[in-house]
Amino acid sequence: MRSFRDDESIHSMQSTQSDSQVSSAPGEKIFVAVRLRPLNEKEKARSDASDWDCINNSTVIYKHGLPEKSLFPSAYRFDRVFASECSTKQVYEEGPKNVALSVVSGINTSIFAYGQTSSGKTYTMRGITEYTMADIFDYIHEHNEREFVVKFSAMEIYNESVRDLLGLDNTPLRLLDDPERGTVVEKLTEVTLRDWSHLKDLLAVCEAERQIGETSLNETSSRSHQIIRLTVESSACEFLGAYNSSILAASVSFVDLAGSERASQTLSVGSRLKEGSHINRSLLTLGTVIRKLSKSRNGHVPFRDSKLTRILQNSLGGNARTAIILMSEKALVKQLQKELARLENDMRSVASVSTSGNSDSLLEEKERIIEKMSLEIKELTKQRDLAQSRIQEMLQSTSDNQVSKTRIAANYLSEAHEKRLWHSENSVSDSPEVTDPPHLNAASNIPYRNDRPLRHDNVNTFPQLPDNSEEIFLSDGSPNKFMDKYFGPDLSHGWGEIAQNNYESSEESFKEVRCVEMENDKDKCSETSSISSPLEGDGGLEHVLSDHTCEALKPKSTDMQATADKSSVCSKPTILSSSLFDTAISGSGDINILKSSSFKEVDTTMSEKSEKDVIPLDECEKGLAKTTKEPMINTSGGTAPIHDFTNENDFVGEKEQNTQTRRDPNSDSHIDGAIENKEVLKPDHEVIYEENTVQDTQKYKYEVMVKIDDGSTNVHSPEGQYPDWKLEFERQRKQIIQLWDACDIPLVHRAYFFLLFQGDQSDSVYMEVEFRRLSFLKQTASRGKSSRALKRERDMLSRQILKKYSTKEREALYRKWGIELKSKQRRKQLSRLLWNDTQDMDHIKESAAVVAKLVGQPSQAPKETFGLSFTP
Ligand SMILES: Nc1ncnc2c1ncn2[C@@H]1O[C@H](COP(=O)(O)OP(=O)(O)OP(=O)(O)O)[C@@H](O)[C@H]1O
Repeated sequence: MRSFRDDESIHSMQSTQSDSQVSSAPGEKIFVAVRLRPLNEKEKARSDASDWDCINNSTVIYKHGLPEKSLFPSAYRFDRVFASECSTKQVYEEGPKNVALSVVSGINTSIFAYGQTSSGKTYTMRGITEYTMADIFDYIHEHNEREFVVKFSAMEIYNESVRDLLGLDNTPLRLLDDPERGTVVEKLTEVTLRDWSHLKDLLAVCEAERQIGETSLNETSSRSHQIIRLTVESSACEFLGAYNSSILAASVSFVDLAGSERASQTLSVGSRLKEGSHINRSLLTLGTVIRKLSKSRNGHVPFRDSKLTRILQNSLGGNARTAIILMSEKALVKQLQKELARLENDMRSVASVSTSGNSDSLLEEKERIIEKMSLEIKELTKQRDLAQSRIQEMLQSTSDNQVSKTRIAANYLSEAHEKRLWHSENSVSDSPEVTDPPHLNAASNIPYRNDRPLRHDNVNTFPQLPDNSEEIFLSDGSPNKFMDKYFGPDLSHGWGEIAQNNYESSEESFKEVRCVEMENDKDKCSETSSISSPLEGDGGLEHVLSDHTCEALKPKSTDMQATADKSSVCSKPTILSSSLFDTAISGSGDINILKSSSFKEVDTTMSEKSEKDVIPLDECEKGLAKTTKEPMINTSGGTAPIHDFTNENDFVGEKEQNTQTRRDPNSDSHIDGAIENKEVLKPDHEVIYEENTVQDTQKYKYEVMVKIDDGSTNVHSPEGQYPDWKLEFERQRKQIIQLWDACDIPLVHRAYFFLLFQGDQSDSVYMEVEFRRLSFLKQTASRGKSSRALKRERDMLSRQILKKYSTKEREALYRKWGIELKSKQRRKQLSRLLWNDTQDMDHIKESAAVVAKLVGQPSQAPKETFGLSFTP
């Protein structure tokens, strides 16, 4: 209401009002009066006598005296006291009248009646309301230079719920915080008063509607706080309708508080007891608020601690004026005395607790917790910022990437030639050199990289969703952001960085690598070490190469020597970087990366002769150990890399397998044939490498062969095409789908990945990274946590169904998914069905489409966010 007032006019009117009419104590905002009720018939019949006497207009004394040592005084002074013979009219005139009539001057006011049950609050307040209204009507009548509107509303607060006494139903009303008007009661009925009889009718309705109950002290005790509010709006007639006319508005609240008696006094039980506790609590808050308002203008006033004070905040705080009428009868005094004694006791015990050492330690403990939480918040903020900047970088780099990659690859290739990186034509080795293929081994190397932050915690955990994740999920149009935030960094994060780091490292390595003849174990190891030397200081790759690789190689190098004698071998480890891989795919270089199963001879030799270096299956399955073989790539013919996904058990770890060659049923025969027939192969330059590293109990076995083809010879197919990339792609995708299921990968991620990668040849790197990440996750992630996250994601998706599908579409959807149209929780049922059959590609396609529809279009997610980002 205050917001409607013109501030200047308020001030001027206020001062006029204060000078002439307002209370006898100018400046005092709270007026407190006491009214003594006359003895009622019952009390007279019992020959009760009043305990109090008014000795003058402002002092009451306790008639029977108190023991000398009593803490309580026997005389009390108020703004005004009214003896039992005073009429309500007199009480009004000499008491709250001035306060009440401030409303016509634009000042919010409130008048409270406080006292024990049956002390006469309702009786007094009814009279005061009527007298006030009569005076307001008179005032309006006398001031015809202004146009007035008086509105009437009434509510009660019963058990802390607000009810409209003029409303049609009993629905509790909500309190809303309006920036301009403060707390407002939503949907409260407000009636414009017509005349006197209208007012009487409304008061009668309120009386009839109010909650009453029988207590031991009052047969019709009011069990709620009642607030009758009159709002007076006025504007000067001469400005009526003018653009700059201002409306003066204020309200006066007549608050008939519920009985202040204590539960024990009214022998309360059950609902009466509950009422009593609500009443007492809100009265306590009111007391605190009034005390704080009367003491100082500054400091916190706990208006919000109860609905009563919240609703009355405008009528109590600020420039508002208040009159309180304390209703008195003899029981009240005893009650007050007891209350005071109790409060004093409470205060004493609080004081003693606060000085005890126990509270000190509690305080310390709390401070410690706060400090810890602050640190955690800081740390989390840091992590979030870091993640965000990574996303930025990655997206930034995406646009330049293709060009850069091509250029780098071209540079790299020419450099490689110059430095005789590649072996001569007949150097297809039976004894492949072993080294660490950085990008491909990026994931598996993670735990080694003790000089860098470990990434595995980023890739294998799914953080718990916050409670509000749904809103963020729903409000944020970008699925990537959502996934980044709530399901941890996507594969491109962290992995991308590792790939980037490794790319940089490997680029250096390439420069240093020389092709040498492998003479013996020692040489090999020393050569290997020498490769790593340029990386000294990096610590990561160096560590892998010098320590693990050499150690791992020792036992088998004798065997390798034999074959090395027969044929020249590229004894230098060649590091195949992601960028090279990627470039190969993009077709800028004449590279064939030969699938290692082609080199089964090599592999078998290795496996047989160096058994202890080969990871037994059970060990593989226990830890991170993994045997993979690189695919064959022939970019000269525009083919894509093919990953050997043949053995699904390698991913899902269900069955036993040997760590030797896994055959691709589609390609092995072809490749085997190619390998066996070296005449056909005739690679110009070929690099073979294999890595066997031991990482605590987790081991890897890895091999890749790289061939640089002059383009004239195609090792894979005479047509220059890989026989069936599409088929290979489908097989890879199926396995990824199974891994998604095994790792409880978020459905949003699956859907986007599925929809974005449709078999384009350039997708192969992404496929591979996804596969590796999932294999890693499969072995390390905590299933329980991620499956809970998945369940929550399904729930969130189910809630989106209503928004994204029309009723008709929904019905069609349910039918399609075999959900009974009349069954319960259809949306949830549907969300549970999504992605639940990893074998059925039609089902997967449908699931991806539904998820994409629920969260937005996949075009919003650039492919790069799923794969590696190579920034030079
Ligand atoms: N000043 C008075 N003169 C004559 N009768 C009175 C006076 N005050 C109260 N009464 C009578 O005392 C009885 C109790 O009064 P009332 O209902 O107003 O008490 P109350 O404080 O509102 O009680 P509760 O809190 O239980 O609602 C009523 O019958 C009322 O008419």
